[in-house]
Amino acid sequence: MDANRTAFDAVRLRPRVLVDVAEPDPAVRLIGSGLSVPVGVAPTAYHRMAHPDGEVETARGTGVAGALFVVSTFASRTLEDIAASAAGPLWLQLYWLRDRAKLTRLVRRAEAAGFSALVLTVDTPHLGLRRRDLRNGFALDPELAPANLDDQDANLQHQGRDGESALARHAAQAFDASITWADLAWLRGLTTLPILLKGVLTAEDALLAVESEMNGVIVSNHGGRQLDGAVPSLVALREVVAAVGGRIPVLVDGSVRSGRDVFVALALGARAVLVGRPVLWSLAVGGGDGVADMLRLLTREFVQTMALTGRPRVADIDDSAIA
Ligand SMILES: Cc1cc2nc3c(=O)[nH]c(=O)nc-3n(C[C@H](O)[C@H](O)[C@H](O)COP(=O)(O)O)c2cc1C
Ligand SMILES: O=C(O)C(=O)c1ccccc1
Repeated sequence: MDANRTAFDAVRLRPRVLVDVAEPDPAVRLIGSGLSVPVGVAPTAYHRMAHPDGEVETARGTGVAGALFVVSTFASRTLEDIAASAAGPLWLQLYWLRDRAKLTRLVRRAEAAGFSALVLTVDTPHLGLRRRDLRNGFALDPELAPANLDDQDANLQHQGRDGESALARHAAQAFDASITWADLAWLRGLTTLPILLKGVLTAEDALLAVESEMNGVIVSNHGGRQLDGAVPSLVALREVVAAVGGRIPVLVDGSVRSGRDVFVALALGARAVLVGRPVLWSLAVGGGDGVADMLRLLTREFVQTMALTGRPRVADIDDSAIA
């Protein structure tokens, strides 16, 4: 997690001057959707831990800001309720569940509710070793449950036993850790929705994603929550962008905390970024309005960076902007 942040801080910008920057335009198109800014909400589980209305508020605030919302498999509101409150594009993040009938039902519901892409998270065959979750005996509040998994057996509310995380236990029960590149054909055949892979950190895997007819990759080390010591996502971005060679969009997440960071990611070849923890913080502080404020702050900072680097259009942002 620290390395993600350090990688952003290490980048220095090369501003061009005497360019007409009277009206920088931060809008983009991404996988068929128009966005006011190349920013999305990263999938994070259980938004009701941050706000009583959970993902319904996140969807409202994200729509106000004209950004993308990637809803987690572990959302704490139904896909249908989230869609009813969304004013912008929704993608659904999937974990590959052992129960393929359940996975299929999730995809069908997403299609019916108007979700426009799927994001398969591939860096979590098992949950990472999270020592604080173990020490604290992490468990969910009895009021809270995954709203889209109809899991009677999840038992996520088991009472805080030391040395055991309810998340890790549920992941071990529910996730299929045996899937490989060969299994992607099954998912590809299941739906016509675009599919992106989240958690790719190498050129080799990015090439396999292209060969597997995936529609995008999200370069991510899961915010440092999975493999401790993994390469920071901003560093991995360079080799993934080079390997993909423009054939499919490359997104990145991990410690994006300002509009300058959004600019840096785009300069290194990302088409958009996802933001994780700041969404949960702003949701806790201000509900959907808080999320909208946070995303508009990122947008203002991004526009400011476009102006002060002399890159008034998103298409002008390339690696010539980086020292
Ligand atoms: C509390 C929390 C829950 C998360 N849950 C999920 C999840 O359900 N699915 C997923 O693909 N990634 C999940 N992630 C990872 C995020 O999508 C993202 O990759 C990561 O947080 C990096 O961004 P950040 O540094 O902006 O937080 C979670 C991250 C956090 C902090
Ligand atoms: O906590 C996470 O990062 C995550 O991805 C997750 C996985 C399973 C259940 C809840 C969250």
